[in-house]
Amino acid sequence: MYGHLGEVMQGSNLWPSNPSKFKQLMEHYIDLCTDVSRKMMRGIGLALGGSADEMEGEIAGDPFWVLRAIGYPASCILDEHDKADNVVGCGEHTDYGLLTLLNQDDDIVALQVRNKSDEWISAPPVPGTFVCNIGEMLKILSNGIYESTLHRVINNTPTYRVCVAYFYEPNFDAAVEPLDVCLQKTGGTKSIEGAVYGKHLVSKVINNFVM
Ligand SMILES: O=C(O)CCC(=O)C(=O)O
Ligand SMILES: [Fe+2]
Repeated sequence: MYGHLGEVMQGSNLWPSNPSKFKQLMEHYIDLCTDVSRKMMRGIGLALGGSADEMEGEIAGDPFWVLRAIGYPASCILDEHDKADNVVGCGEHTDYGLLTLLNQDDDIVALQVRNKSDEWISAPPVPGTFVCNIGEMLKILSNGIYESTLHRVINNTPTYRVCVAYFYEPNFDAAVEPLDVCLQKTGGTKSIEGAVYGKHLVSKVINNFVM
């Protein structure tokens, strides 16, 4: 569905044979991330005044997930002037799904988020924790009660940075609309257009990635 790219994204994963335990390790990590994300969504359902399984079933009973292990090359800054021009990283964007769990290198500050005053502020890694981003699908479900935070990555350090990003998404074919409980809390009017998750994902990937 949603064209060739939609089929590819729903197809089976290709795993490298080297390192030999990579697939096993990553699948275990993915299972743990899926489990913690589902639990967080249950808490969010309750926090929004709904039931714990508000986001199960048709919405995320069979959640799609994406895992990206991203490497950011070290910067080769020569002086302070070069610093401002360094564009290596990840351009500003909001994430597409429900929740993202970012597992960043402990000792490199590179992730920035846009605050309510429209300033970029750093999100320094806190060892032993994830940074959790709210995705666009959760913004729709909550009718804007939850904001999908704009963020970007600039690695201005002399060190190669790794971030393992786990994206917890709705069912691939979920038609995502504001939840009744959130409509009631926000005056009864839909403030955001709904989206079919898989279609939304395909159009984002086509527009945002060089292929
Ligand atoms: O590398 C990071 O800290 C964030 C990556 C990111 O925002 C993304 O992959 O959507
Ligand atoms: Fe992101």
